[in-house]
Amino acid sequence: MSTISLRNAGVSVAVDGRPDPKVLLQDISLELTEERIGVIGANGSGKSTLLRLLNGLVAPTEGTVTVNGADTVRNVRAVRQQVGFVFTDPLSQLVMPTGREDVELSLRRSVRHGKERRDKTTAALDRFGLLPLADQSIYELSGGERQLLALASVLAVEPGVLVLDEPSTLLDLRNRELLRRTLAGLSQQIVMSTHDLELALDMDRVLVVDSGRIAYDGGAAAAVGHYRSLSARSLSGGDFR
Ligand SMILES: Nc1ncnc2c1ncn2[C@@H]1O[C@H](COP(=O)(O)OP(=O)(O)OP(=O)(O)O)[C@@H](O)[C@H]1O
Repeated sequence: MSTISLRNAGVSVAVDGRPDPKVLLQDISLELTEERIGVIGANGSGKSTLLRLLNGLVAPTEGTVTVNGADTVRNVRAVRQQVGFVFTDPLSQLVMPTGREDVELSLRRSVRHGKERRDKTTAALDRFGLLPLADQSIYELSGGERQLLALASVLAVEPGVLVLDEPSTLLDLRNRELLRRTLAGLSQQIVMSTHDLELALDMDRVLVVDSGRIAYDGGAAAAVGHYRSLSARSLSGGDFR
């Protein structure tokens, strides 16, 4: 397994009209070595920002983040080769007109030989039942089909670490189960944010993010319990009055 290390990592951004920077994450120190790591927490708590730190999509403004020793700022290329990132919104990621072309583009660096690349593309699409849709415009696919395609495209290059930002939001029951089984069968280390607490319960370790901090870090059942009580407290504290 890979080792992802965050040392006193924080992210702050300047926001128009605010005198001080907005703090999105603060003082995060973690050593991520488990196979299956979940990230849960309320809307806007900082989950996506935390995931984006892991492959250098967001640079820490405090502290450091490394993947197997490679710094996500100084050595972003080495980090990106190891860490595949699947966005919540597949259209942020799919850049080619069709699924087949998108997967082939993903493979262009790692598989030089044309026939081998085409075969690998077919296998990657077939894994998610996407072959019948391979040559259709990505804009004609349903949201769930696009979400599976984005995952297929990232998985095709077999990254050592797979970071998934809410991968099941658009999926129906059948495809959610397909995703669940596929994730269970992967050899990759997985770091996944989700609002789907059943998916979170499949993880070996779960981080609960609250207002930019790690509020809980431990086993899945206890982490989900902690998150539920945080949410209940926030409701009874009248946050929405
Ligand atoms: N570039 C940015 N500039 C200003 N604020 C930002 C920026 N990126 C994120 N934020 C804010 O940081 C906070 C955390 O956002 P983030 O997307 O990490 O939350 P999240 O936990 O993934 O939320 P959700 O569950 O709704 O997807 C939010 O309040 C968001 O508006």
